[in-house]
Amino acid sequence: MSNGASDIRLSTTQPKEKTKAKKRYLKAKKERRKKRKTTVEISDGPHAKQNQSRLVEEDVEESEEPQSAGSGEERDVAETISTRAQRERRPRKRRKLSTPVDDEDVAHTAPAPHADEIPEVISEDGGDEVGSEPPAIPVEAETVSAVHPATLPSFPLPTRPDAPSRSTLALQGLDKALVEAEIIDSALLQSFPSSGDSHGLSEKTKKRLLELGISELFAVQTAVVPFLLTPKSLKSLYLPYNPPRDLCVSAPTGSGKTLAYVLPIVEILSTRIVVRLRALVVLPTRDLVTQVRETFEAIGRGRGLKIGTATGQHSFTHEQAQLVADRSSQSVSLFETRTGSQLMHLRFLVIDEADRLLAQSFQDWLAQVLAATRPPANPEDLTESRTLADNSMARRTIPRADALAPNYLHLLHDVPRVRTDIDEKRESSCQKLLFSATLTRDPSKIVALNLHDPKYFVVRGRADGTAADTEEADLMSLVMEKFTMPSSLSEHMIVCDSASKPLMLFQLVHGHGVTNALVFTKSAESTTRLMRLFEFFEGAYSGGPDPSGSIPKSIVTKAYSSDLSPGERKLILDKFKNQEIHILICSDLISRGIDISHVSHVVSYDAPIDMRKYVHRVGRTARAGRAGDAWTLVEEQEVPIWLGFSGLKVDQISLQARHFKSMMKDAAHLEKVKRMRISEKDVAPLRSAYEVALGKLKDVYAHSGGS
Ligand SMILES: Nc1ncnc2c1ncn2[C@@H]1O[C@H](COP(=O)(O)OP(=O)(O)OP(=O)(O)O)[C@@H](O)[C@H]1O
Repeated sequence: MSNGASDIRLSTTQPKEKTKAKKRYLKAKKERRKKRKTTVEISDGPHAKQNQSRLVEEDVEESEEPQSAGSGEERDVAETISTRAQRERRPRKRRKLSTPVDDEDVAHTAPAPHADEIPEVISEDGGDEVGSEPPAIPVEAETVSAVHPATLPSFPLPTRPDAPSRSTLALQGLDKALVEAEIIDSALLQSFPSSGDSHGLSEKTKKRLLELGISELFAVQTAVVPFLLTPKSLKSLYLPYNPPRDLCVSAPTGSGKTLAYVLPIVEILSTRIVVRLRALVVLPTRDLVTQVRETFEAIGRGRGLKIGTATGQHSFTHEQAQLVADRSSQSVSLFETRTGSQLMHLRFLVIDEADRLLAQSFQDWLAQVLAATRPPANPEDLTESRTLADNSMARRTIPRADALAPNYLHLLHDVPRVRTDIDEKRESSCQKLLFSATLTRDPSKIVALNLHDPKYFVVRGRADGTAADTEEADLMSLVMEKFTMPSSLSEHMIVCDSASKPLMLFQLVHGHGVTNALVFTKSAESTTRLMRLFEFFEGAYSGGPDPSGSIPKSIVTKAYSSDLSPGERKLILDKFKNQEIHILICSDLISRGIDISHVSHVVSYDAPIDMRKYVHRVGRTARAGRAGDAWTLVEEQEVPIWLGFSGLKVDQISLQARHFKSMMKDAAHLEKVKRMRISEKDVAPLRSAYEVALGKLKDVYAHSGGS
C-alpha cells in the first residue's frame, strides 16, 4: 500500500459514477467529521493532546481507506492542495521529495509526540501547533510535484534595506564612551549641607565655599565633583593598581567648569605630605592661567598647597633654572617637560579649553607631557636630562609615603626589588580631565590622549533644543556640534552694509546705555583702528538724549590684542574689571575662558567665521546665570564675484550674511538670533560726530603711513 500511488491516481484519472460502497463510505466519513467537531469542542482541556492524536489517527485511517479513483470531490481536494502546495512550496519542503511516504505516515500515525519532540514536528510542517495542520499536506505536495514538472522554488525578490537614520550614521565610528555620555540638565542646582557628607566635599572645603558666597553647586559641578571624589578610595593620592577613570566634560560657557575641577584637586592634594608637582593645568592664554590660579588660591586657602604658574614668558633656560632651583614650587613650564623630571608625580592633568589646545601642536606638548607620566622600565633607561634633573631621587633611600609616584618606585637604586609571580603592574595614577564649552568629537584628537576608560558628561539646556528633549537628541547635538548657549543669553544680529558698521556700533552703545561691553574685531589691527575711531567719536559727540541715564559723559574705550605686551594687557584687563574702562575693543585673544562678571554686552563688530568662535565670544556675557546680550553686526554688501581671468561677473551676493545665517542654521541656532533693525532716523543724531571722527582717523593714518 502506498499513499503516493493512490494520490497519483487521484490526480490523473477521469471522474466516474459513485458506487454504493463509495456513497456509504462518504456518508460515514461525513458523520465522522461531525463527531470530530464535537470532540474538539469537548477536548479543550487537559486531554486535548490525546484527542488530537486520535483525530490524526482517524485522518490517517481515512487516507488508508481504499479510495475509488476518480472521485470528483477527491480530485477537487487534490487540486486545491496542489494549488496550495504550489503557493506554499518552500525549499525546506523540497527536501521531502526524497522522503519515503511511509516515513511520513509513521510520523503522522504515531501517537501525539512527546513534549520534547514537539519543536521538531513544528519545524517540519512550519505550523505553530501540533496537529493543527493536516499532516498529509506535505505528502500531497510531493505527489503534485511528481505529476507536474518540477518548478524552481520562488525566492522572495531582493529588497533594499532601509537607509540608516541620520543619528545612526552620526554615531558610527564614535568613541563608545562618547555614545554613552551622561547628559546633565544645565538648570540643575544642588545645595550642600554645611555639615555631613555631600558630594565628597570635606567640611573645610564647604566652609571655604560658603565664605566665598557659594552655597550651591552648579550642574557641571554636581556631576564632576562626586565623580572625582567618591567613593572615598578615589581620594587617595595614588591608585597604582586601580587607576582612576579619565573625564571629558562639555558644558556651556560660564557654567562653572573651573570650580568643577579645582574643588576635587584641592580636596585630594590637601592630603599629601611631601610637596611635589601633582596637578598640571594646561590653558591656552596667560590671562587664563592667572584667572585659574586665582581660583585655586581662593579655594585652597589654608590647605598648604603651593601653586605655581609658568607661561613661557621667559626663555626656556631661565624658566627651567627657576623651577629646578625652587624645588618647593609645584609650577611647571611646558618647556620643562623636555626633562620630564617634574611630571612623574602627576595625579591630575587638566586640559581646559581642550578643543583649542588639542588643535594646536605647540612643541608637541601633549606627547611630551604624556610621555613624562610613564616611567621607563629600568633606571638605566632614564634619559640623561631626567637623571640630572632628579638625581636626588636616585640617590635617596626609601622615600616618605607620597614622595614618589608608586609606578616609579622600581627606579630607586637603594630599594631592594623582590619579584614574585603575583607582582601586579603599577599604572600611572595621572587622571586626565578635559573641559570645554565646545568639546571636540574628533576621534583622532581624543585617541592621541590615550584616555583610560573615559567618562563623558554633557551639560545641556533642556529647554533650548528644537529636537525632542531626549538623551539621544542631546547626544546628537553634541555629535553634530550643536553647542548649548547659556539660557540667560539673548542674541541679535544687525544686518547692515560695511560702511555703516561704526555708526551701528555707536548707536548700540549710546542708544542702549551700554557701559560694560566687549567688542570683538577680526584682527589686532582692526582692534586698534576701531578703538581710535571710537575715541575720536567720543571726543566729537556732545551727547544726546540718554534714556537710561547711565551713560557717562565720555565713554572710555581701550584696545586689547596681541599687539600689546603681556604687562600692558594685564593692566588694561584689570582696569576693565574695575570698570575704569567701559568698552574693551578686543581680538579673539580674549574670547575664551575669561570670566568678568559685569560684562553685560558682547558685540561681534566683525562676525565670527566659525561656530566655536561665536559660542566662546558670546559666552563672555550671561555667565553664572546672569542676563546678557550678544549683538552681531553682519555685513550685507553686494559683492561682485569674478570668475578667473575672464572677468565674468557671476553673481551679486551678500557673502557674509549668507555665511553667518547658514552657520547658525547648521548649528540649529538661527531662530535664537533675532534680527534687530537700526533705522536711518536712529543714527541721524550721531552722523555729524561720526564724520568728524572719520576725518581725524584718516589724518592719523595719512601721517603714520597707515600703521
Ligand atoms: N556654584 C557656584 N555658585 C556661584 N557661582 C559660581 C559657582 N560656580 C562657578 N561660579 C561662578 O561662575 C562664573 C563662571 O565660571 P567659570 O569661569 O568656571 O565658567 P566656565 O564654565 O569655565 O566658562 P568658560 O567656558 O567660558 O570658560 C565664575 O565667576 C564663577 O566664580
